[in-house]
Amino acid sequence: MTDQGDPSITRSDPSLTDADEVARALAVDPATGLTTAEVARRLAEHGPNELRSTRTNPLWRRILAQFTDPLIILLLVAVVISVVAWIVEGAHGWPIDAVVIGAIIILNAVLGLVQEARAEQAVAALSVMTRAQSTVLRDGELHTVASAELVPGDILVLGEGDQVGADGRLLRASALRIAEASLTGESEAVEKSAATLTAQVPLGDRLDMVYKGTAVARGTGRAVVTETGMTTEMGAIATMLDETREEPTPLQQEVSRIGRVLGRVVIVIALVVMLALALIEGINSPSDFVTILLLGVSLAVAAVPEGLPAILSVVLALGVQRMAKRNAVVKQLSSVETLGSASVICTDKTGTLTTNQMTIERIVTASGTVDLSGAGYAPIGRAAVDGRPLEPGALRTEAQIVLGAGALANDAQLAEHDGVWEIEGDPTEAAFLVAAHKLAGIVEATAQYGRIGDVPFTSERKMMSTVHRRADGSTVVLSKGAPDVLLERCTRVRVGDDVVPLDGARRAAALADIEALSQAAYRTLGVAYREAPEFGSLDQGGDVADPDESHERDLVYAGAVGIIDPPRPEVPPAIAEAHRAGVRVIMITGDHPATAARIAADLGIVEPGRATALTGTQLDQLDDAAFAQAVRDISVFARVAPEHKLRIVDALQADRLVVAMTGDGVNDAPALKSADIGIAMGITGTEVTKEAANMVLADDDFATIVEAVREGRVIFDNIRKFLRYLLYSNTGEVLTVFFGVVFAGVLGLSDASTDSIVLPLLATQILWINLVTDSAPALAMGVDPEIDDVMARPPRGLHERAIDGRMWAGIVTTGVTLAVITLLTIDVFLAGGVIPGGTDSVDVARTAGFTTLVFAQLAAAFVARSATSSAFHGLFSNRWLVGAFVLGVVLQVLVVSWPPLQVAFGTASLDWQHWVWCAVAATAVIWVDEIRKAFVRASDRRRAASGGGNARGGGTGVRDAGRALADGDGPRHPSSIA
Ligand SMILES: Nc1ncnc2c1ncn2[C@@H]1O[C@H](COP(=O)(O)OP(=O)(O)OP(=O)(O)O)[C@@H](O)[C@H]1O
Repeated sequence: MTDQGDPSITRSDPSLTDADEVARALAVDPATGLTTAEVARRLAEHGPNELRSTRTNPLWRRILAQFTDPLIILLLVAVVISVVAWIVEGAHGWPIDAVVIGAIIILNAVLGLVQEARAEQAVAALSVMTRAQSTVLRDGELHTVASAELVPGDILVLGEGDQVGADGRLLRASALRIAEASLTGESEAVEKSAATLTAQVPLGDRLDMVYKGTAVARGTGRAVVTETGMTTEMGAIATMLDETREEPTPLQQEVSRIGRVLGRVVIVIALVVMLALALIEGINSPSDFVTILLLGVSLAVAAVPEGLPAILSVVLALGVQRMAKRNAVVKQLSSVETLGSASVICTDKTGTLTTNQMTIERIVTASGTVDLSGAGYAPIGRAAVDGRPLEPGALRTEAQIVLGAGALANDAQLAEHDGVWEIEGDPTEAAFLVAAHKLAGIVEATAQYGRIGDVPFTSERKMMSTVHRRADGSTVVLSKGAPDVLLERCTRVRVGDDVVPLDGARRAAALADIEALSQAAYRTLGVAYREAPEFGSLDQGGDVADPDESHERDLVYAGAVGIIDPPRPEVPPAIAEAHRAGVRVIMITGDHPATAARIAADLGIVEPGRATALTGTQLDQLDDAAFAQAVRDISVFARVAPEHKLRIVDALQADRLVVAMTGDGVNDAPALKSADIGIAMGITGTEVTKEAANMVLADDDFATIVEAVREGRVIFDNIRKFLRYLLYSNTGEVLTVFFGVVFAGVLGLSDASTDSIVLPLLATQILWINLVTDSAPALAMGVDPEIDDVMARPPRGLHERAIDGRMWAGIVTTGVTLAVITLLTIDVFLAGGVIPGGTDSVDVARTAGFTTLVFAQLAAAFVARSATSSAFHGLFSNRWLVGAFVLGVVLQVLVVSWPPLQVAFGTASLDWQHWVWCAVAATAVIWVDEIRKAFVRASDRRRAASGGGNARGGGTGVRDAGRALADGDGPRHPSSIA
């Protein structure tokens, strides 16, 4: 055997091989794992642990894809026809139109490619941020590494909620249950064991193996990695999963739908224009035909916003990047849209609304209350009774037991590094360690207790126990947990040095103490114990090895602690902001109802003094109708188990609400999947919840969710802005040509020298506007800052159209204005027509019209930034837009004045009077729209005054619901909760 291991082990069946044998064959010591150097070597040899299911898209294919748009194909065909016509006519000079249009198409393709690459880069960067992680043993230490870096021979350390990163042979398993549905379809989690199998069995029955892509539902274990990447069982079926392909978002679908509709409309318009031209002018030569054809096709290209999907993905991707910088890592582009329309946020309390910095401040036992001073994790503080400091060692026995047992029934660690006290593990547990260290004698007393077993904590059980053997060989069960839950397992209570029965009065007194602690916003935990001779060593009469829930009985209640977990300071303003935005906030916590209600009131989730919390037990008693009503009325749910979250999501969604739901534990995953936006905690969350979520909160902070909702709304607003802008421009161009040709006679747009009508725009000019000058402002609008106060309005319905009636009104108004000023400009400078007196040539007049149109469109970019606010509001707040405006003007000056471009685009030089006219005429777009917006605002004010469409409805609605509930009025209040 070399030190790289025996590769044949991966070919033989590791499930039939002894675990140590497998580890030996893979040349790894299960006690220390591989060395870093060896990992690097194996990674180079085996490649990353990834499923390469997606084919890479070669450049040529991506380039080709830029030309697959039907309109671009149409344009290419037209170019070919014009070249043919040019040849037929004797191939004099250059086929200028064909060359120019060809160049524009290529430029457009390049821009498309660049945008696509940017969007892809952003998405790829995200997938790096959200990639799965695994815990491994390397160099004798535990490390968290990207699962993609696992290699054969790695020792995987598995815990509840972990994703299994690679295939492996179990070395040990403790109550390990693995959910293998993704691999075998089996919905029940499978109980695993390290015992070697004796016969070959199907995948689902290989209990001594774990497989990539499955998840730890419960328990812990260690496994030696046998296969990675495509050679895993998941790799074998990976061709079936094309996981990275993204569904188009609802908005992207709507945009393609709009594109299709516009395409049809404009083809009709183009045909009418072409027919009108052919009839009025007649087709006397191939070049006449080509001119008409190119114009028709250009019109079609101009009207359909074919650049839109590309801009859309760039804007979504940039938005997602911006959100990631603010700690909200969104996994799919579509979630950005959904976030913007969230109408309810269901949030955990601990760590999300609070800082998760737990400090025990109070110990309440049968003999009274002890207060403990000190903050943070530094074990510095003193005990006091009724405000009088206690002498060291004078602490009552019960209080000593509470802290001592709490510190023993504990998986956390407290250590000092460079003068700073740090904790490892659950902060609730660490609080016991800190408190025990503050007082003399407790830590010393716990030293003689050796731990021999445990019954782990789960959110469902809300308690945990450990079994210890003392120096004298006696054994004891120590339990800590939610006091109300713990008391149900207690039959006796510690009073001073005595143990007395826990009769009705004593139980009531204990519960009252807990209630009082909870109402003071303390998180409460009880501590209990029992002598447990059944665990004694065999010669002492013990007969049990592994503890389970049945041993958590007949306990002696020692007392409870009040833990302060301060609210995050940024949360109350975030909740107020959510309410202002019509977003309801619901707290769902495992904590005590009184604690939950008090903190909810402190944070502003419900009105102070009116907070009511419903517990999981109460929820269980409600039928579906009462449950639905309760979820409508109540915003604080306490002592709930993860399955209640799922039921709450379903009830809210049945009311057509868009639900965001947070979670951290493995059992939260179904609720996160079911919610419209599942949000996993980045710090405390398990891999399984992160996998199930649409968004991961890097800082676990509630305020980040509200920030993400705002960002989602801003992004959606920006998408509407450039949709508006592109549709303004396109409508303007189409109407210009349509009116210009169809009403040429009325408008008198004719060339006196040849007696033919003057085309208001040439085909190349249309393409120039559409594919060159339009793109930059549209892109700039995608990163526009918040112009309208997006949090002042209620959430948008998930299926609400991006383009509503009001937007269409704006599109028609602006489109018509653009066409009118363009045609007017041509008319002014041309002899004859409606406005007589012009003296310019056709080329000059048309160039002036073209320039007016371009300037007016650039101005329209500012108009398009808001549905209601003035174009002058925040005029310079987007430097990209200002830059795009300047660029547009410069490009237009070039195309009008630079001789080579004059030839290409059929323009002629303008004098200063022309330029002034164009600039002034262009501003008409702004004035007309300012008038329209004034009407819109006035109508909004009227509607608000008459009580409809109040943007603050959601916020007050939540409060009203709370008030109605507290007042107990009306039929909306389910009687079973009262
Ligand atoms: N490590 C622990 N050991 C024993 N009991 C615990 C432990 N952690 C929490 N508890 C008890 O279980 C209860 C529920 O805890 P759980 O973790 O399910 O929810 P939570 O942390 O209170 O709230 P949230 O659901 O908002 O995160 C707590 O109120 C506490 O009384």
